[in-house]
Amino acid sequence: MRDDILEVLISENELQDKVSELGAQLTEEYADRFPLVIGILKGSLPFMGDLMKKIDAHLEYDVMDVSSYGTGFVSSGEVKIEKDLNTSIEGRDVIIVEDIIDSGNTLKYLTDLFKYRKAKSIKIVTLLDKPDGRQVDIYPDAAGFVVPDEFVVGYGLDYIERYRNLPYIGILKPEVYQK
Ligand SMILES: O=P(O)(O)OC[C@H]1O[C@H](OP(=O)(O)OP(=O)(O)O)[C@H](O)[C@@H]1O
Ligand SMILES: Nc1nc2[nH]cnc2c(=O)[nH]1
Repeated sequence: MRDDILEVLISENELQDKVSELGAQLTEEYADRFPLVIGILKGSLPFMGDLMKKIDAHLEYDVMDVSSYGTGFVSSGEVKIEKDLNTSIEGRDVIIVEDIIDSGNTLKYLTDLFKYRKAKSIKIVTLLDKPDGRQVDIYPDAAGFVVPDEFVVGYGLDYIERYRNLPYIGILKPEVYQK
C-alpha cells in the first residue's frame, strides 16, 4: 500500500502534534459546556478518535453519514443522508468534526440542517482545508492544515475505499488511478 504514495504531505508526527493542539483549544473552550461532538463518516473517524482523547472535558459523541461523492473525485453538490444522528441536537453546543472541507457542499448542508434543528451553537473543526476547491461560502472555525488543490489520501481519507488506514496524509502516484 505505501508503495502507491508519491509524496507524504503531512507526516504522522505533524498530524499528532496538530491534534494535540486542537484538543487543548477545545478543552479550554468547552470545559463547562458538555458539547455534542459529531463525526461525519467515514473519513473523520481516525481524526475524531484521536482528537477526543485530547479533549479533557465531558462530552458526548455521535456520528452521521452523508455522501455527495459516490466513487468519483468531484462533489455532485447533492448531499444525501445515509445515516442520521441518534441524538437530538436542539439546544446543544455542537462540534462538527470533519477530515476535509473541499467544495464545502457537505458542511454547508450540515450547518443548515443543524441550524434548522435548533442547535445552540455550531463549531466546525476540520483536519484539512482545501480552499481552492470551494464552491460555496463556508469556512471552518478551526482547521489543522491547508492543503493544495490535489486529491489527498490517508488518516481516514480514501481513494475507492482504500488508504484510509495510512497514518499520514499523502498524494498517490498517477499510475494508481490507471489500475
Ligand atoms: O467539502 P466537500 O466537497 O463536500 O467534501 C468533503 C467531504 O468529502 C469526504 O466525504 P465522502 O463523501 O467522500 O465520504 P467518506 O468520508 O465516507 O469518504 C469528506 O469526508 C467530507 O465529508
Ligand atoms: N480522499 C479524498 N476525499 C475527498 N473529499 C473531498 N476532497 C477529497 C480529497 O482530496 N481526498
